[in-house]
Amino acid sequence: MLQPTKDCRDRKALLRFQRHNLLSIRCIREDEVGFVVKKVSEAALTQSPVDLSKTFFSLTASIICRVALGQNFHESAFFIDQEKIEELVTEAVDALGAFTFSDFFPGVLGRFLDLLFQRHKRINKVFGELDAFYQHVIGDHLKPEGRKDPDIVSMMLDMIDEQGSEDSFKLNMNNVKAILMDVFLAGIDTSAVTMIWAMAELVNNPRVMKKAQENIRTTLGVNRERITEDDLGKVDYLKLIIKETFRLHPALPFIIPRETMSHVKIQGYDIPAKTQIQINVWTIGRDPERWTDPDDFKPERFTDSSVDFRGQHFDLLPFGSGRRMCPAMPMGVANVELTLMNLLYFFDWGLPDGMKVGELDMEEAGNISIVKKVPLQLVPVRRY
Ligand code: HEM
Repeated sequence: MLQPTKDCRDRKALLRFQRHNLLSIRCIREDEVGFVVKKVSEAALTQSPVDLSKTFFSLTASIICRVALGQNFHESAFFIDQEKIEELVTEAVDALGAFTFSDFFPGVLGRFLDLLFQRHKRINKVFGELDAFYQHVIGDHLKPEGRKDPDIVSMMLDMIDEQGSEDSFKLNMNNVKAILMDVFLAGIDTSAVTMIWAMAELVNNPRVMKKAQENIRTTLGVNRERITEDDLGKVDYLKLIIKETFRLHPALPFIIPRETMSHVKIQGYDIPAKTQIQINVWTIGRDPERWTDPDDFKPERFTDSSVDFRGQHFDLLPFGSGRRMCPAMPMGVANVELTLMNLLYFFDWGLPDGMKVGELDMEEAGNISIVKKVPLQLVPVRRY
């Protein structure tokens, strides 16, 4: 059975896909965000609350299923439905973040205790189901006519077909499954979680919400029918809002653990070789020694600031840093920016059930990624 791997060959294949298929990802994303606008417009007709937590998870799952598998759930049925895929991904992320003894007692003792208390039972079960899912998808792509769309699976199978016997780097079926595992586990909830927190902070901070909407509507002009990727990057205030959301709500509070290759001394502390290092970007983002009023949502703090999230400023690391930083940062940022721009241009947003500003429950939950514990329900009013 496939275990999660972190092989740099997987990473190279993903980067190759990113460079060559940005255009097709753009069409998919515009299409899927268009479906969300349509669905929210229907709710606006009856002034019904929309579960934005669910909406954003389904949106990012749809984008990933189309980009990775070529599967469009709006057009055709599949052997597994989209909700089941979302359920498997959520369970896998939870199981990966659950307590194991070997995290604290590396070596034989930890492994023995995990075996004794069956700590890996849950993870093995869900990874087994995901493995069967990937196997089925690969099988479909190997059939004649199975590779008509330029999706990630087709691209990797083409790479396998093209490789020669002399090539030093060879992709195999386990690499294909490992990349799918990476894309599904890292690509769905990270963008969704960021959008949920951004909308929650905006509705909790009406001044920022109003300024954002005015900025977007003035910049893009009135009565537009569609907001597309040509509009990305045009609204400076939205960029500040996204940065501020990354600071207060990094999707992954701890980036992927690192291991020291040799003895190092940091601020007077001796760290021996082969020590696992956990980097808590959530705490760094709220550190009062680095940020003024760290708990307040103030996008203006980034006006005229050179601090950004591309891994060079260690005060703000929502995508990590260095060789293992997120390889899909442009895709993640575009998902968030395009969706927020559409939702803030076309709709005004209110709290449901007579709830007042400041009463929204902002409690966090989760282990690997931090989600909003209570789903975000908001009432839309269509503006254009
Ligand atoms: C706003 C959206 C996103 C955020 C905040 C985010 C954040 C992160 C972070 C913090 C890491 C760990 C980096 C490190 O330890 O230095 C990571 C890794 C990764 N992300 Fe993203 N990500 C996002 C979107 C995506 C998307 C859309 C995909 C795929 C389509 C993706 C694929 C990956 C992969 C494959 C890795 C593992 C890289 C490795 O192990 O070398 N991410 N991401």
